[in-house]
Amino acid sequence: MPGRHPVTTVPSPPPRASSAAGDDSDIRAVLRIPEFRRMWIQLSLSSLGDWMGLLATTALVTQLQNSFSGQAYAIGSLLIVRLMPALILGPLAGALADRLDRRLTMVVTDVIRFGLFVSIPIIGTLEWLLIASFLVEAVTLVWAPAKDASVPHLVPRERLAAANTLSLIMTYGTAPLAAAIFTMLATISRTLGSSVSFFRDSSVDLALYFNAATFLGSAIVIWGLKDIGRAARPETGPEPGFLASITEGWRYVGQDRLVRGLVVGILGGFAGAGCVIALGRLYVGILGGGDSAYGVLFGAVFIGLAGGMAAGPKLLGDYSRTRLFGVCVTGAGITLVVVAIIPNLVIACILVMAVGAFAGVAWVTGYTLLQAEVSDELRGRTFALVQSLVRIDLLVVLAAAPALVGLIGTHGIHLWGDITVRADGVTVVLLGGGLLAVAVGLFAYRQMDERVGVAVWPELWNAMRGRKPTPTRPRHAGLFVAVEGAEGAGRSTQVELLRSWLAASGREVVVTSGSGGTTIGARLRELLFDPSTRLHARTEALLAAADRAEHVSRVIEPALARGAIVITDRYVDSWIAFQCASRSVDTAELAVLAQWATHALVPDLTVLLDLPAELGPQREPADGPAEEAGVELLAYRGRVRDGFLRLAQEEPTRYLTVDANRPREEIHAEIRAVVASRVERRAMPLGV
Ligand SMILES: Nc1ncnc2c1ncn2[C@@H]1O[C@H](COP(=O)(O)OP(=O)(O)OP(=O)(O)O)[C@@H](O)[C@H]1O
Ligand SMILES: Cc1cn([C@H]2C[C@H](O)[C@@H](COP(=O)(O)O)O2)c(=O)[nH]c1=O
Repeated sequence: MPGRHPVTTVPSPPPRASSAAGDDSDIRAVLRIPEFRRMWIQLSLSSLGDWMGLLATTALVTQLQNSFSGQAYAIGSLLIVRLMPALILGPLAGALADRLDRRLTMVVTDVIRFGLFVSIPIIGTLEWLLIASFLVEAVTLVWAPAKDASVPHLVPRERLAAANTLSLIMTYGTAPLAAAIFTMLATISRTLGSSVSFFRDSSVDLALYFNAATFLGSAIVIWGLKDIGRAARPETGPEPGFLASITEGWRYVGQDRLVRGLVVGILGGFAGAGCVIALGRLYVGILGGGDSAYGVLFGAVFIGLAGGMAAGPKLLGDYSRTRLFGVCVTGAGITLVVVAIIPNLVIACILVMAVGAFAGVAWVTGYTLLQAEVSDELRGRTFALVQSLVRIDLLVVLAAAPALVGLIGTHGIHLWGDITVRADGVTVVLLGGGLLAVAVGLFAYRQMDERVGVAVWPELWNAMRGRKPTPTRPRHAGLFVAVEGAEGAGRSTQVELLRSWLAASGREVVVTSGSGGTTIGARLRELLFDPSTRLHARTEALLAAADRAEHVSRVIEPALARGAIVITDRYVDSWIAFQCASRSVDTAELAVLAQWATHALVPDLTVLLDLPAELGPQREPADGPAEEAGVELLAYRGRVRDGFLRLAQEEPTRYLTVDANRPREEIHAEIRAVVASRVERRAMPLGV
């Protein structure tokens, strides 16, 4: 299938964000390039200006409106006008930036942004604020591709990944600084407002002037970068238009489970983030805070975001990236739900930091996975689709969230006595956003998880302690069925019935034995069953492991790779159940050994024929009379049975536990139905 990199027979570790993003030495090397360093400083200033602009303009619209609903609508309008240029002018601005001198483009657009931000507090109307915000975004659209195209002029190709990491850190890392400066300026304005009329008019004017100044500073820095000029020729083909990018990438995104999960997760994450951005100021107001508190809350989100992006991938080591993405989106959603209902601003600030951290890890992970998992010929279209969808997503959320808040208004549900529960629009919409993120995170997890059968939390805990993940196997083309049960449970009978039913389909069916199933295995089994050897329990376990390793690598794996249906009479579960019943061995330790020996090959289905301990021996064996079991033997058989049942309970989806004290055909019909559904799930036509 085109699209994803093919999964071969050897399990490859999940891509590590650090390797995709460039390691520490790369980053140091990039920063040693003087031109790039200056560019980096310029980008920091511009990003700082962007965040300050967002904070200051959002705060300003609330000051320009008196009613709660009016403020909500005004914030919604502001955020929409900030997103509109990307939808309308995106391709045009990209083409323009490729035709103009890039250094000049950046300098001119920075000066225009300076002028626009200075004009906002001077004109001081909501209408101009909206128009100026639209123009700032339109100009930024020309500036951004000029910047992106300039980086390869300054940085060697092999260091581009590290340069991009630095760009990402800078883009988000300046947000907390912007929030801190905004909070400081708002506090200064309020303090001086009583004595100096300039500060009385608007507490955010100073922030807007500061913001304007960052763009002027950026223009001065960029003017000094003489190496950046006009593009010699376009580095990539023209970007598909908005609609074209959707149709081109849609089919692929719809077909591939991993990419589908990623895209849905990213959209859900942005929807949650959009709720926080759109409602942050109103939320702070409900909890009794002002502009300063808004700055702190906003900063907390981005401290968490930057922390998550920078530290998350390192902290989580080799934890499965496909799992991590869904886990983090779900975690962000759960935390957002708590934020929505928490009545305390300080706790809310701490929690939004956690929301930011989850989102940061998810963003880096998702971005890296898209780069690593989507094949080169589809990557551009996939990214284009993701970017288009993210914009639509944000537009809808940013328009809908404040509008919904305005519609719902401010309410409280009186329960009893003094107890009233908040039911205002902000709480309800934030709660809904959080629940949506949880649903989307779980969906992404289910779509993307390639480690089915490996428990989530122990693996996460191990990764945080720096332990390697247990290896999982690639999907194979065949079907692997194990039949387990104590002596005389009817395994041979059911294996044969299953074999003849499956063989009628024309598929290759391989029947094998999980103990002594190879030439070497048979010799090992002889040793194991020879009472004169008097083996130590660990020696016994290692010999049994060698028997299983030989069996899996010589018989089962090659058959599965050919696409055969493999039925094994006994597998590692028998080994664990018998060894733990007869010797004092730790089941968990044996399971680790078994997993290593079998190359982590787990059956698609394990049929456990369950029979009460006293019934097995009563059944007439094919080669002799039924034996009379003593008390000790019965107790041992009871332990074996309990061992099997415990294993089955631990993995109910893999096991089919069958009451074996029934007629052969009845048991066979039950097994056949489940095998048929497993075959169907693997899309293996049986023709029977
Ligand atoms: N459902 C059943 N009801 C009654 N007897 C059965 C049933 N299934 C099998 N048997 C009989 O029980 C005996 C043991 O059956 P089978 O050899 O299939 O079991 P097994 O689990 O493979 O035994 P072992 O552990 O000895 O290899 C045979 O004589 C068989 O005919
Ligand atoms: C696989 C296995 C078996 N045993 C015991 C169970 C029976 O009593 C005998 C014969 O087993 P068979 O596979 O049904 O021929 O051996 C055991 O003790 N440990 C094992 O791993």
